[in-house]
Amino acid sequence: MPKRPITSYFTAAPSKKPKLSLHSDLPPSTHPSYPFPIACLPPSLELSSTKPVEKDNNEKDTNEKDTNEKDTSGENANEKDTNEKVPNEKAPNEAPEASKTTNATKPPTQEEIPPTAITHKQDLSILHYHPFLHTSLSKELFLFLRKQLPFYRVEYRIARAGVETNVKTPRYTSLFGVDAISYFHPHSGELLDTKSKHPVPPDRYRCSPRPVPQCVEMLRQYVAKRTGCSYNFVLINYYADGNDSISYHSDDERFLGENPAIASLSLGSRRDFLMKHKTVPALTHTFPLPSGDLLLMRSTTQSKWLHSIPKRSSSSSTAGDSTASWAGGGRINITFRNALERGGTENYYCYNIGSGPVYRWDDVSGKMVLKA
Ligand SMILES: O=C(O)CCC(=O)C(=O)O
Ligand SMILES: [Fe+2]
Repeated sequence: MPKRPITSYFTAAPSKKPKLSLHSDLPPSTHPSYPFPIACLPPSLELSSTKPVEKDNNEKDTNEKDTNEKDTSGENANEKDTNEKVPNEKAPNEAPEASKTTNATKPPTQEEIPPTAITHKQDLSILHYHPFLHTSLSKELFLFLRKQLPFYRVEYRIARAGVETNVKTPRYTSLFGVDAISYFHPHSGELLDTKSKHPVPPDRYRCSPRPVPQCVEMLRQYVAKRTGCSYNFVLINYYADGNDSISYHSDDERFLGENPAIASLSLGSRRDFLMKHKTVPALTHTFPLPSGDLLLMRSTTQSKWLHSIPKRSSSSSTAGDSTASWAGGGRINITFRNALERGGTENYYCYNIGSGPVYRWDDVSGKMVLKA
């Protein structure tokens, strides 16, 4: 099918809200573990891009901390001096990539913008791709994924100080993938053992692992290529508004191996990503992440630091954020991880899918609704 420009997918409707065409020539991805078929990426969302990155004048340069924010730590002082641009820096296990140069007379494409290395704070090693996807692509992807993916509002019980407590996850979550000891047959979707290539024993997992659907798989492959790391899990968070959050934690589970590389892509409304050192309280760092940014967390970032997305007030939520009009305060975060052991699969499906009902985005009411 010939490529169509993004604009051809919008009708000249009287409504100011653009309507995204979900048309793709490919049939939707299906699997017995999916609650409904998941559409394939429309051609307008082709990820690899030669399009120059547009500069949105309404948006502040979010590489720097919002000056309205209280900064008691002095954490961002001299960041411009200490953060380096690292064209073609190699992450662990990274495949060699052709070197790219930026033509000074032409705005760079998203693939030509080198990430910034945040390595000047003790035990912290992050590559910040600002942006990873250009704004219009991140917008289309946000609208597409919010509409097409199944989401959950997981509740679980844990013992806190010896008392059984019910925890309600304060955001929507979704998940695809399986750990390294198993894989899905690319055509039948059957779960196979990595070593023997035979079907996995039925008691290997208590959950039903889900293969990555085409629309997310395209993204997984693209992120793997640009970050030089491999990932077998895709975890998706949807923060509906400033009330949704994730509290301080680190993704340092044993099943991810030592010093895991985790890529984290932001789509939609800007939210602050807060970090603090586990044992040196004065050490903190804040990324105000706009749509299209990606953080590649590496080395001791998980073992030594915590991160969170705090709740925020609705007034602070839209200030200076031009995505507010199309994201309506919503934000999708996608993390790409590599789990080495069976325990990763059990853990991730338990906490990101759970056993509750499925939600799906509804364009009419403009919110997630329970699927009957
Ligand atoms: O939403 C984010 O940027 C962070 C999500 C996160 O930390 C996680 O899912 O483990
Ligand atoms: Fe995390």
